[in-house]
This record gives sequence, structure tokens and C-alpha cells, in this order.
Amino acid sequence: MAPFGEPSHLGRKELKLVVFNTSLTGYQEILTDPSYAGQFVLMTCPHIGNTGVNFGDEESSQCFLGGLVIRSLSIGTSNWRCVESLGDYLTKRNIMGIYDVDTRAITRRLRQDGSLIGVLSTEESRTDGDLLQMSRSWDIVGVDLIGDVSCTSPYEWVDKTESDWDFNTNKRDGKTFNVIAYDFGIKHNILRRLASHGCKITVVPATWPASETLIMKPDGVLFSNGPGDPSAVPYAVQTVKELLGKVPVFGICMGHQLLGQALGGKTFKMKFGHHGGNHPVRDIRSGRVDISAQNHNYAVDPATLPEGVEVTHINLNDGTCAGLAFPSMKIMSLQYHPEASPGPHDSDLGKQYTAL
Ligand SMILES: NC(=O)CC[C@H](N)C(=O)O
Repeated sequence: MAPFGEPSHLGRKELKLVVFNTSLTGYQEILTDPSYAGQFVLMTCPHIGNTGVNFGDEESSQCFLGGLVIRSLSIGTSNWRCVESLGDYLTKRNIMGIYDVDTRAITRRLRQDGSLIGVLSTEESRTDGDLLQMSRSWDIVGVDLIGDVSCTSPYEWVDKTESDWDFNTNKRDGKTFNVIAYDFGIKHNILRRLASHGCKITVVPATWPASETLIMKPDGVLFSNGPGDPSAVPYAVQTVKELLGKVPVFGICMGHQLLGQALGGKTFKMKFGHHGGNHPVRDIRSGRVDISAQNHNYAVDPATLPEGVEVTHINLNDGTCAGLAFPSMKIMSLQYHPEASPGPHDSDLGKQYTAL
């Protein structure tokens, strides 16, 4: 096994939840997705790094994940957008990476036993016993990870999807909707897709009071994706509760889980979660199946939801809840990523929020 970008990693160790991601492309978007904070991401695709890294595919300004685990690191890069190799990129951001790992064996173990806490260390004197001991000293359950990834003050977002990449030509005309987006670790493509569909967006920190949001008189509020255990952030659930029924709301991933809790439901930790760009999801109302991008370790237990809340989408791999709606209160949410990035465009965001 070999580390990437060794010098800056000397004396480093990280303890994180190990998850496997089945996306074939999009490692840069995965590296910069703030929802991966607290995790090592193991790519099941065996060959990573061949397109290098570019300026346009960042999903946030930083890499928040603990490290990248791969089978084989491409020895060269070949892409017209490439500005840097993957190894150099990780070294500059002081993110640990390791290659020549039997990723297939680890994935089989995680599927069998469930996600596990792993240790990545450059301290060669550590024995296997030390590493095992360390792995038992940390857990992702019950830890507030959104505090570290949220913005600290409100800002306006204006960037749309670049015209070269915008696949959705079926745009809505008319009124500009003012949207307040709660940043629990928001991915840029959620903001780009909303802007492309004609929204004026104000991004606010995770701790932004509901009363301030209501003063801003938004047409809708978005609760974003974000890392970690939704039960560890009761302040965010409280904010969601205070907004329900007063303004149309839409939740994505962590936002969906917080909405589930705010409605009185419970969330639970899944065996090994869903991470990848190939998850089939059925919209129960239309029967339509979308192939979707997913990244989550927790899910809403539909049996705990009160009457009136509809399960609108299910994940066809394991039957878990993939979307909720409460039409009379103008609430809808998705457990997966309609904005994709990386992933298929079947569930483009515009289609979802205009239904509100
Ligand atoms: N992408 C996300 O928002 C992740 C949601 C949640 N924190 C989980 O891991 O289940």
C-alpha cells in the first residue's frame, strides 16, 4: 500500500467511518462534498485520478472528508480541463490518500458487517493492536459535524450551471422565487441548479434563527445536505420545526432527515449506507424510476411518521424511504441528490421544487 503526497502527511493519523462509493466518475465532486466529513471514502471503481482535477468541479471550497482509499492511482492525467494531478491536489489540501489497497475485499467486509471505523496513520511505529485500540476510541454516532462545515454568515449565491453543461432546457418562466438555503454543508450544485431555474438565493448558516428567516419573507426554504448524525443536531431540528407550515420547505438528504425528525419521525443508522451514482428510486405517485446520486448513512423510519406525511419515493435496492411530502403544509424532501454532481440527471432539482 502506498500513501499519496507523503511529505505533508508525516505524523498524521485520522479516525473516520469507512464508506464505499460506487460512482464510476466524479471523484473531485466526492472529495469536495461536505457531507463526507467524518468519513474515509473508498472508491469501488478500481482506477482513479485519470482525469486529474479541474477548477469547475468543486462542490465546496474545501475537502472535509478524512481521506481517500483507492485500488489504483492513475500514473498520468489526460483531460482538457485538468489543472492538477489528484495526488498534488490532495497534498496541497493536506488530505490523506492511500492506493494499492484491496478495495474489493474491504467493500465485501463493509457490506457484510456494516460500515466500520477505520484508522489511517503515517506513524509506522504503531502496532496493529494500537490501531485497533484507536479505532474503538471514536464514533460518528451522536457527533455534530455540521458545525464545522456550515458557513458563518449569510451570503447571496448567483452562479448558474454553465451553459455548456446545462442539460435542462425546459425552464420555468415568470416570477423569481426568493429562496433561503440553510447551509448544513451545502453542495454548490444545489445552488447552481436553483439559480439556473430562476431562484434568487440567500445562503444562511446552520444556526440562523427561524425568526430571522421569516422576517426575510422567502417564497421557500431549502434545508441542505450535510454530514453526520441528524439526531446530534437538535438545534437544526428545532429551526425546521419553527418554519413548518409557515413557508414552503424542501429538504435534501440531511435536510430530509431533519424534516423527518421535525415532523415527529425518527432516523436510524443504516448498515453501510448509500454512496454512489447508480441507485434506482421509484416515485410512488407516478411510478417513474430515476437512477439517482446518493450519499447517506442515516435514513428516516417511515413507520414513525405521523398521519398525513406521505412517503413519495423509495430506494429500490433496499426499500428504504427516499422522499417525503406533506402537501397541506407545502413540505417535500428527498433522501438522495436531485442536483447530482456527480451522478445522473434524471431527478433534476427544478422538476422537484416547482411541484411545491
Ligand atoms: N449527504 C447528506 O446530506 C448526508 C446525510 C446524513 N448526514 C447521512 O450521512 O445520512
